[in-house]
Amino acid sequence: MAAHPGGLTAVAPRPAATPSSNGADSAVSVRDLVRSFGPKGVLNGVDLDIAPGEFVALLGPSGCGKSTLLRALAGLDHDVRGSGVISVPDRVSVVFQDSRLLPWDTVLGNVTLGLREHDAESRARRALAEVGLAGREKAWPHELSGGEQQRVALARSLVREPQLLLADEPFGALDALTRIRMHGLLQDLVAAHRPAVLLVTHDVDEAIALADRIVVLDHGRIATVRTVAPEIGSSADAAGHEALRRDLLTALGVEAAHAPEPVHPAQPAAVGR
Ligand SMILES: Nc1ncnc2c1ncn2[C@@H]1O[C@H](COP(=O)(O)OP(=O)(O)OP(=O)(O)O)[C@@H](O)[C@H]1O
Repeated sequence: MAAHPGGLTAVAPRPAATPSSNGADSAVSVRDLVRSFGPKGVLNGVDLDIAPGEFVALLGPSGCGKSTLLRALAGLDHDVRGSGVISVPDRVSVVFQDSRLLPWDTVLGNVTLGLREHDAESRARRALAEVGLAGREKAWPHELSGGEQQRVALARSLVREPQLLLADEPFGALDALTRIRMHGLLQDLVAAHRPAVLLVTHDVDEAIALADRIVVLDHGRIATVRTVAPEIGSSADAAGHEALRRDLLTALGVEAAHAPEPVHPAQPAAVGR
């Protein structure tokens, strides 16, 4: 395996995961999930399966319940009224838009936090090298850029070898160029560790570039499901990419003419990292 200049490990493109439909072989299985805040229904019967190793992006208009669904999968919604059946693997990691690093601990301390294994430190150092931060172990979070802080958050998640990675707009606060670099990094990390992934994003192009499958939440239910062929995700099929983009924008209730121009170059993963 060749190493990228940033310390990333180059890996072969992963084969497309097979989405499961019956829940039996799923990493994630959600059945008839209902959530409401007071009288307000937010999730009105969500059904979703994610296969082991599958990358699913979750799109939907602001306030439609994407984070509510992710928090339910993360077990972070104990105080919320609702019903339904959720099955997730034992090891689940969550990454948020804000890196949520502890400001009073070093980069290494943040990554090893809560790990009890005797080799925690060496594993954390390896994870930091994987995200391109070898040599920054003793830095404090405030000494890092926003992109570097998100790299630490990814290292902290992946050092636990999650079977499911939940990511809630992890790149939403980053500038366009850093975001593209982070896409490449995430693709490499996911290819190497192969967790199932649920990525919440507002960015249709991000969803197409990263996901095996895209689901759109509307009125509290999964309203649209699209599989992303590898040649569309990589933009090798530019016409297919544009057709899927328009299709998703329509599902989101946005006319393509009013949508922002894509910030992604034709092949995001090929941009120098
Ligand atoms: N703790 C809470 N108490 C009351 N209402 C809440 C709470 N959390 C979320 N909501 C409401 O539930 C709805 C769904 O919120 P959620 O954060 O899941 O949406 P979202 O699709 O992730 O939105 P965005 O894309 O803007 O982040 C919103 O109307 C929100 O105001």
